[in-house]
Amino acid sequence: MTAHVSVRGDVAVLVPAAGLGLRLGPGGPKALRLLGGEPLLVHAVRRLALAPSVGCIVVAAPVDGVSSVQDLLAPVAPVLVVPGGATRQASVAFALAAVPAEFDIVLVHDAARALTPPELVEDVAAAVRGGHAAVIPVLPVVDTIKQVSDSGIVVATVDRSSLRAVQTPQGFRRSVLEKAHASATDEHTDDAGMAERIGETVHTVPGSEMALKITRPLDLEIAALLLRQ
Ligand SMILES: Nc1ccn([C@@H]2O[C@H](COP(=O)(O)OP(=O)(O)OP(=O)(O)O)[C@@H](O)[C@H]2O)c(=O)n1
Ligand SMILES: C[C@](O)(CO)[C@H](O)COP(=O)(O)O
Repeated sequence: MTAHVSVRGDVAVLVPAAGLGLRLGPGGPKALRLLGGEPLLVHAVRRLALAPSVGCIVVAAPVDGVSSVQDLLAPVAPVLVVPGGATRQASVAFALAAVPAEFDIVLVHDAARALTPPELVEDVAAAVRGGHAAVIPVLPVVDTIKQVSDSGIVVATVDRSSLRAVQTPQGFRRSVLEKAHASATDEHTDDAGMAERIGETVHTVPGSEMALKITRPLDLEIAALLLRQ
C-alpha cells in the first residue's frame, strides 16, 4: 500500500493521534473529537497534505480505531495508519517504523495541533533540508514563570528571556530520530528531548499561534474561533 501524498514531497510526517484526551474531558479519543464539524485529525492531516514538502503521512491511531481512521482519512489524503501505543513516545516509535525507506527527513506532528498551517511545516522541513538535524518551532513565553514548592510556596522567579514554548511539527534527519528513539530509556514529552539526550544540537524556528495544542476545553473553543476567522 502506498503512503505517498505527492510525488515531489521528500518529507514523511508522523502524526501521533492515539491519545485519550483526558484533559479535554469525556468525549472519546481527542484526535476524533469534532472542531467545526470535523475531527481534529482530519483538520491536521488536511493541512499537512497541503504542504508541498510532504510526501508521506503515517498516523498512529487509537488501537481499536485503526480501520475507522483509515476510512475517515481516505477522502482527505493518502495515509498509512498504524496502531498507537500507551504513550506518545510509543505511538511515534510505531509510526516511525512504518515510514518507507526512501524518506530521509521525518517530521513528528501532534494531531492535537489541528490548525497548524502548512507554512510552518514547510519552515521546519526547509531547516532540516538546509542542514539542521533536529528542528523545533518555538514561541516566546508570555507569562512570568515562577518555581513553586510542593507546599505552594514560591521558590524563585525564573528568568524567562531564554525560555520558549515548544510546538510541533518537529523535524529530524531520519537517522537522528531513529537513534533517539532506539536510545531512549525514559519517557520524554517531545522527540527533540530524546535528540538532546543523545547529544544532538536542536535548532529552533519561529512557531505559529495557529499551532496551539488543543489540550483543555478552552483550547477547543479558541480553536473554533480561529477556524471561523
Ligand atoms: N498514547 C498516546 C498519547 C498521546 N498521543 C498523541 O500525542 C499528541 C500530544 O498529546 P496530548 O495533547 O497530551 O494528547 P493526550 O495524551 O490525548 O492528552 P491527555 O494527556 O489530556 O490525555 C496528541 O495528538 C495525542 O493523540 C498518542 O499518539 N499516543
Ligand atoms: C510534543 C509537544 O506538543 C511539544 O510541546 C508536547 O510536549 C506534547 O504534549 P503533552 O501534553 O506533554 O503530551
